[in-house]
Amino acid sequence: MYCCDSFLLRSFAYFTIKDRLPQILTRVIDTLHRHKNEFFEEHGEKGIEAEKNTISILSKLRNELQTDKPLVSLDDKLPDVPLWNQYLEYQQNLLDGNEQPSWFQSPWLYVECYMYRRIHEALVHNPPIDDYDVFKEAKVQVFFESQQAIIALCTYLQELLKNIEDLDEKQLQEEFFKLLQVSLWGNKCDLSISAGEDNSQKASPLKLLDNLKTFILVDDMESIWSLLINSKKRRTSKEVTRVDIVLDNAGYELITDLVLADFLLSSKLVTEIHFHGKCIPWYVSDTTKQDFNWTIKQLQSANNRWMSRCGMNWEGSIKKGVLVYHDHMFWTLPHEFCSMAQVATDLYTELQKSHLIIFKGDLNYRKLTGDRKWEFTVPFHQALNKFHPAPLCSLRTLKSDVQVGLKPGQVEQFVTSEPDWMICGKYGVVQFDASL
Ligand SMILES: O=P(O)(O)OC[C@H]1O[C@](O)(CO)[C@@H](O)[C@@H]1O
Ligand SMILES: [Mn+2]
Repeated sequence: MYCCDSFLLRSFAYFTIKDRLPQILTRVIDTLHRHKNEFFEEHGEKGIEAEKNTISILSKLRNELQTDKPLVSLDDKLPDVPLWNQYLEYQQNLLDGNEQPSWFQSPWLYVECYMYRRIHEALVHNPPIDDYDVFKEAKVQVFFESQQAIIALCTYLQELLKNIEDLDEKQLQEEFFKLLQVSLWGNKCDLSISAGEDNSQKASPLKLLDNLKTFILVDDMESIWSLLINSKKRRTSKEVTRVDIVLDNAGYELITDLVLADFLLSSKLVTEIHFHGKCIPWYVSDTTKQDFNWTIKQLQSANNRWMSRCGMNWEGSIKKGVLVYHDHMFWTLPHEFCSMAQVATDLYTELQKSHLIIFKGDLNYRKLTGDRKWEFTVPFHQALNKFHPAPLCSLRTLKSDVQVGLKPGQVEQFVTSEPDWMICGKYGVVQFDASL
């Protein structure tokens, strides 16, 4: 765990809290303000009143943050409140009770999660706009800005599916590697790193793969392939092979995850895919159930035939129960994943049913590794700190300063020439841990 002293060294954390989080809050306030008329049309004066109250709570929140006020307990009726408040107490105890945890004097991971939860609390306190997603507009916008890349991907998938039955093992492996990498680089497109500004995918994703290969710092694709192909070969007709994907961002990244899922099902490498999304709006662009359903509907009704075919197929897989969407409040707590077995035993037990869990994105990587300042060469297995519900892998582009499992000397080449290599999203990992 790092705190006060090391905080100053972690300048990206400092920059995030000082600049990026207030910017995100300002955007949220602006979004509410711009939707005033909509609230009035839907709910009359009550809608306007709720909008005003929410804005005033959020302005106060921004002030608390900027003036490094103590973190306060949550006060709404959602089921995660006791866990959040216990976590605050735990942080207080770490400070020996002499000081109150505050915005700049607490672990970055905690404070950042806490801000998103406080934004949600502000809305929860203000029906009738309590289920309004303040990030929806930004998510919808990047979806449309990534149209060309989405069409390219849907077209590629539909062509591939035409003769998927005829592919030999080597060809199947090649296609798997391609779509795994597409899903990895899809993680460049998050909106929290750019404080909500456009970060969509514009170029054709498949053409870029060869050039991007050198930026994969850990490449465990072969091990993941072995696991999947062996389980396909061993499986009897009644058995299930289940892959879980812990989703990250909506928009283009979600499409890359759906395409990967469809390929895994259609090639019969797996028989079930389970997606895990967020219960509340989170880190600007993370996928909620509403985003998931909206995305499938958008595809179904798209003018492009390949897009609409993908949408239809995915809807069909959901109906058949081979594509399942779950959410759980644990994903929007500040806890690292090694505490899942105690804090969210039901979720841990669910994940134990999986043959492979794919964790998408940077925030999931931080929670997998406890967001500690590990030596780069520490094994991934060690950093997971006994979190092993099933074989797992991380598909993550680097957007924060934690990285494990590198070879000695591997990064020395960039450290001086590219001081921001860990936070710019240019590098990625496909990192696997099989041991239970
Ligand atoms: O969508 P992702 O890949 O989890 O990224 C979330 C971003 O938010 C951060 O937590 C910082 O705000 C980074 O770790 C990352 O830039
Ligand atoms: Mn995200």
